[in-house]
Amino acid sequence: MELKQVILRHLKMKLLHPFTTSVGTEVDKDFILVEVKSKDGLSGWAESVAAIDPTYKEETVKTNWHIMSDFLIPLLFREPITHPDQVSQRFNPIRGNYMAKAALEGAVWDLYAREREQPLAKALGGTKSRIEVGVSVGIQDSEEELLHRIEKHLRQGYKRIKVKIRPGWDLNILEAIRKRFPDIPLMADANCAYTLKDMDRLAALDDFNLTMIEQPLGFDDLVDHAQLQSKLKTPICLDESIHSAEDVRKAIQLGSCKIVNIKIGRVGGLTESRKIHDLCESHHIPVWCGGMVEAGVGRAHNIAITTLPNFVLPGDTASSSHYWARDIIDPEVEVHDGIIEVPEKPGIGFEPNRKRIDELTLYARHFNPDSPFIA
Ligand SMILES: O=C(O)CCC(=O)c1ccccc1C(=O)O
Ligand SMILES: [Mg+2]
Repeated sequence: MELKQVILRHLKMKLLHPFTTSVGTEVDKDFILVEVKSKDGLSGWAESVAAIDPTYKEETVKTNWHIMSDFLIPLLFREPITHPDQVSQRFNPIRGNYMAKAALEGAVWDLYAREREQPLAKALGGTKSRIEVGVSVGIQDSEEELLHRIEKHLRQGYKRIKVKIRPGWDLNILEAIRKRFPDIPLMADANCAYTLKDMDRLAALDDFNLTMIEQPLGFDDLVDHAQLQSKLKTPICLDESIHSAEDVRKAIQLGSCKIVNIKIGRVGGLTESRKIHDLCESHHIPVWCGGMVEAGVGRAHNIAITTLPNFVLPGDTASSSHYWARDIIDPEVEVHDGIIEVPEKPGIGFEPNRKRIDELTLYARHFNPDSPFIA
């Protein structure tokens, strides 16, 4: 693959419903859409999951723009790429900045698959033709509103419900949910809202037959999670704490979790996601694909990685219409009875809609191999 051009676009999209977690509320989605163009005239696409503010992890739209423009894109242009696995190796001298790296690497993966006229899922070694998905329900204004939303999503057929919790919106709402829906597959995501001082409250979660509790403790912690897991029957799933297969190796060694949430952006790309998948599989640790309220291109990447065999738990990849009045891809992502049919077209299998993308673009920058880079 010889890259001719990289285009970064900053898009802003209105969410149909604000999304509230223990760290804040998202009303609009700002993100960077990456397009890489080859000399043969094909384009590969990916989204960065970095948000406008650094409340989930450190990265933001602006830090991504800087790191991509000044460091990562020049590395991409340095020499031709024969396989997308080389991209993460080439980015290795740059520390951290996982979401920025993942977005560029993902676009190269899409381009690679399109050049080979192969679905991205196949290029990654995926084996499933359909995947199961659940839905993530944010913190609501009232318990009644929460139950109403859950009921609607169950009627739509989603395979599991994930609710966001924080101190004061946890045992009370889980009790209400279990009273109304005693047997549904249910899990809770705390986004780091607790510490070991909350041990009694966290131990009480064992009463609700949850499939897992996601990231109850610190965003960079493995040690306290291990202590908590030793006291809980409910499996702990790590999200924020995991950036690499190396992190997973340490988490397994310490006993910090029994399940891993793989987000392509948080771990630096598809190549690392696959490494984590394989490591977990060899340790009989189930994985699933977490969501970052992606638009369609990011959603398509999530679908592709979820076709690997050890993605055995339903992911967060709900339908486009769950988030957006109109998504940026054609067709939009559809979910029927909690199932997505994996597209068979080349690359991500959905076409970015250039008209829609232009409407949503706040600004764009084109990079060529002879652009004036500062680094
Ligand atoms: O994509 C979705 O539907 C929501 C997924 C979600 O819960 C989430 C969204 C943004 C930031 C963090 C998280 C999380 O999983 O912790
Ligand atoms: Mg999470």
